[in-house]
Amino acid sequence: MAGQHTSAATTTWALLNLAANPDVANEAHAENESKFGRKLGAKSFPEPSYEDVKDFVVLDNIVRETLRIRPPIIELMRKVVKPVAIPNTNYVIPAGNYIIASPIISATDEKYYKAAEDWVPSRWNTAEKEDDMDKATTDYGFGATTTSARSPTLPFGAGRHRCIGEQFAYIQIKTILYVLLNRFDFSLDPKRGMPERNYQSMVVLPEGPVLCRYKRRAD
Ligand code: HEM
Repeated sequence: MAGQHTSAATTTWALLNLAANPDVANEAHAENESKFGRKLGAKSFPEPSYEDVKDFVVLDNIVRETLRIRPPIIELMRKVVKPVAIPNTNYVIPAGNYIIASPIISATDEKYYKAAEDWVPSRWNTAEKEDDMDKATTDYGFGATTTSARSPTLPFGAGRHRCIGEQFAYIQIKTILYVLLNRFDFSLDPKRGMPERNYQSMVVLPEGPVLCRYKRRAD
């Protein structure tokens, strides 16, 4: 399941948020137009190169922000191999137990992000990204990934077993969004609005069925 359901869930949440925020979709269009030097329409958009996709800043922010408030995986499990003392308490977790970390708590905490529950991709343009504490990177042969556990946002986990697919996921999801956004304008069904989260599946999906309207863009 690694790399399928997680990427599909992230793409779905990104599209739903774009449908609810057409101004952000317009920012992506403006970036494409300035990059390719012309207005892009349903049929007339170029196939982007790998470098082009890496350079799409607005799409990058959209994926990053979607992963902040709608990380597909909200529980990271670890087996305790040595007793772990909880800082500033008398508690010690004995070896042999399992612990679960849920970074969505810090990722949606006002202590770290203003309007923390709101989907605001442009927040990643500002100093908040520069202040990101998760700077240490390691390359296990799949592209450099951050491994530190100190960032408040950890949609790909942390440490030795953190996700190896981050770079691939960004390229894949940004490419899908690029194609869909150029072909269609999306909007939410006003009667239903943004769906709630369904916590009953391992990967957190929208509570369905979800109605999202799409209209072919002009050329
Ligand atoms: C948005 C997309 C994705 C998200 C949010 C995601 C998230 C995660 C998370 C939270 C973990 C567990 C990390 C931990 O326990 O610290 C994980 C593990 C893993 N992911 Fe992903 N993932 C994504 C896409 C991918 C892709 C595209 C691939 C492969 C092409 C992939 C391959 C893996 C593998 C192999 C592991 C297990 C690593 C290990 O245990 O050493 N993931 N992922």
